[in-house]
Amino acid sequence: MSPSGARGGGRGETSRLDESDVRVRPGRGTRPRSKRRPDHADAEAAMVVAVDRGRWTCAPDEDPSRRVVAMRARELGRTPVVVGDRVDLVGDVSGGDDALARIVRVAERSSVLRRTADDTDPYERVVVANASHLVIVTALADPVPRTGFVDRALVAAYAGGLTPVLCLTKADLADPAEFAGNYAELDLPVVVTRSDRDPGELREVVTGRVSALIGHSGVGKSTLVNTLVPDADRAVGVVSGVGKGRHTSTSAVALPLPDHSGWVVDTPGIRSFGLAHIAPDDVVAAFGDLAAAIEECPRGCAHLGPPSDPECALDTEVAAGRLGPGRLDALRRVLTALRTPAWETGG
Ligand SMILES: Nc1nc2c(ncn2[C@@H]2O[C@H](COP(=O)(O)OP(=O)(O)OP(=O)(O)O)[C@@H](O)[C@H]2O)c(=O)[nH]1
Ligand SMILES: [Zn+2]
Repeated sequence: MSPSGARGGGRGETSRLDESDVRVRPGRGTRPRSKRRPDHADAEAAMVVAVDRGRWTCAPDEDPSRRVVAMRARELGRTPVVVGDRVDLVGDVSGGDDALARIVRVAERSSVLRRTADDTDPYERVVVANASHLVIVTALADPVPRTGFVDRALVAAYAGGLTPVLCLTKADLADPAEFAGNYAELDLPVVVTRSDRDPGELREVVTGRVSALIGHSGVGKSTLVNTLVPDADRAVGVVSGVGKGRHTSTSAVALPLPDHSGWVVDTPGIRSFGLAHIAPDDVVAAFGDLAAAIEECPRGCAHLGPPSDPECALDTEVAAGRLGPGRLDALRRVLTALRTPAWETGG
């Protein structure tokens, strides 16, 4: 399975909502330098690691241990700039206590993770950009694991261009086999952790890349983050904006793994995903072997099979022996998450 890549302006997307959408998918550093504004020829490339009340904390590529606080240049208008965004900085990039740089450019995003609209904010918004992996953290017990949350996270990952990984915590309390079995047919990588053992498998997953970690309260996500990033609390303190007080930790924050071996983006307070504008095709497209098959489906097919989608081509694939029935069942359960409100699934 390979993720389809994030797609801008997916079906049903309205212009009102695509303000922070993905545009194209260039690799890091592939942006032609000639496109820079001449007066920003000396701009410094950096990654946004935290956002707090109109201030963006950035880690320059040249020295990722440095922190530069920046504002958004006027010429960017209201262009959204979120954690994980690749930006160009000008101005005072010294990182001193009173230094304030300017973000003059935001690179096209390779992936987007959206959080859902809520009562205080009617719009779905991108909360993490450019993460290559989404680690879906679920406890095997206390609280009891639910497929609803995982399925919604999977949809968000597949549609946003992130590779999902299921991380099952508290393996000292329950056997992972049964819950993991729900996902066996989806080729979803699964790592199992328990707080009395080193999370070696998870460390391997997150090393060398930017990964977002998502999970409900109490599943042990903080325990994992603190193990992966031994000085996570200090790192969060460091990214608090200049003169702006401590980061309130209600939004995403990128934390550096030791020796700059990657970044984990913790997402406190982000526990549900914006799925409203995702089409079933966006999800199926993440499964390389099935993307071609659904071209035979009737228009508007939601790929759920009979009775709602009696002519879905995926059933033909099963009949022809090209697709295992278990794999189709698993995919359809995930697709059903698209139609289920978050409050019904705890997702
Ligand atoms: N038995 C067991 N308990 C664990 C494990 N990991 C974490 N816990 C406990 O589960 C509780 C929640 O852990 P946290 O790491 O705070 O969970 P969280 O997901 O960050 O939760 P919030 O801080 O509320 O977002 C704590 O009491 C931990 O000690 C584990 O592997 N096994
Ligand atoms: Zn179909």
